[in-house]
Amino acid sequence: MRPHVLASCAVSLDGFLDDASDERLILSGPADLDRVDGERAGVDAILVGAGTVRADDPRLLVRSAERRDVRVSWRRTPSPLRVVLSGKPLDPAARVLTEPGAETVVLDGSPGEVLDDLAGRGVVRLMIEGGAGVLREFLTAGAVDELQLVVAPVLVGAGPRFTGAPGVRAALVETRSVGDDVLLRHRFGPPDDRHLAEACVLTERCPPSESAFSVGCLVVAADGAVLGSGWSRRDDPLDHAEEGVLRELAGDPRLPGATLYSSLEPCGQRASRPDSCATLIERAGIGRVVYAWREPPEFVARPSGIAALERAGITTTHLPRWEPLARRSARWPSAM
Ligand SMILES: NC(=O)C1=CN([C@@H]2O[C@H](COP(=O)(O)OP(=O)(O)OC[C@H]3O[C@@H](n4cnc5c(N)ncnc54)[C@H](OP(=O)(O)O)[C@@H]3O)[C@@H](O)[C@H]2O)C=CC1
Ligand SMILES: Nc1c(N[C@@H]2O[C@H](COP(=O)(O)O)[C@@H](O)[C@H]2O)[nH]c(=O)[nH]c1=O
Repeated sequence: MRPHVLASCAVSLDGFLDDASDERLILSGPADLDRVDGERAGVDAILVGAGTVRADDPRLLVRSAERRDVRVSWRRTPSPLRVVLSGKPLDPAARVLTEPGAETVVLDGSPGEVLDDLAGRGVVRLMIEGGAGVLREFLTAGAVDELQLVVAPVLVGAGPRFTGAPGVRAALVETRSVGDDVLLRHRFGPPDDRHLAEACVLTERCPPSESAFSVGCLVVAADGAVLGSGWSRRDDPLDHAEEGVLRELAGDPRLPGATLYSSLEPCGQRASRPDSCATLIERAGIGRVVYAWREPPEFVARPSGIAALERAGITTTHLPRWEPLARRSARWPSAM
């Protein structure tokens, strides 16, 4: 299964990724560089093109020691795999090849071939950090799931521009100020894939547990508006992802007819609470559930959530394309 692809870059107010000088230009302010470091810490591989290696000589490592330690506690390498796309030999002194801290692979191929190669190396979440050519190539190939575009409050006038394929529409997921910069987060693809991938990425926010899965979920109204999102143990150590968000949305008139997206099949039975998530979903009037991963018989001998939902007349849709993303952070390593 191809990795989930996050493309990340910073642009000036006039749409440039760099200026025309040979000096390296960092557009992001300190708060955004720290945010990007957090995104790096959450992926399995970071990819750039040879042009970025030649222009910026990046190290592509997780800078924060604390974030590296968290990765190690998840039994991951301290920094993600570094991937450089290049058709020509790279300067052997390039820091991405010489600086210790992560492995580096150099690949040459179409976006589809590169993604298949990385999937074979166990990469489930890939971050593309540039540059102009590689971002355009992957956006044009329809190979980007999420774009994080940061706009820095500066005019540059000339240099490489951020460009993509003509006429492709994205769906806005979030806008946020990060220091003096503005983050625009968009997703590409059909609505079910966009919402389910977003739910799967929410698993990363769950407080760890040795005895329960980490699950993310999203509730989306019939008109496409995202009503709420949740993740396991968000408000209470016993909470399932669905419980938190449905409690928050109780009484919302848009719930009947809404769709719930969950990284994992909702539970059909509960030991620690009176009602299963399937019952709560039915009671809320939700008409459809889309999920990525069928619950394995690990914590419950015979998972029964999908059967319970279908008995209640709720349509269920399984999108196994997102199963690796749903599973990636679903179990604390010592619980495996
Ligand atoms: N503001 C920001 O967030 C960022 C800005 N930048 C800026 O972007 C600029 C660099 O962009 P650009 O010059 O377009 O270079 P890129 O980093 O996009 O690299 C392009 C090169 O990558 C190689 N390449 C691309 N696709 C493939 C492929 N499918 N298979 C094999 N090799 C491939 C080719 O290298 P080869 O020649 O070896 O064949 C190509 O010339 C710099 O100015 C940099 O500062 C970069 C990252 C982030
Ligand atoms: N200039 C720029 C970015 N540039 C990206 O960061 C890489 C350098 O990372 P490091 O090796 O850690 O110094 C660089 O090569 C490019 O991929 N990123 C951003 O979020 N904002 C920015 O303004």
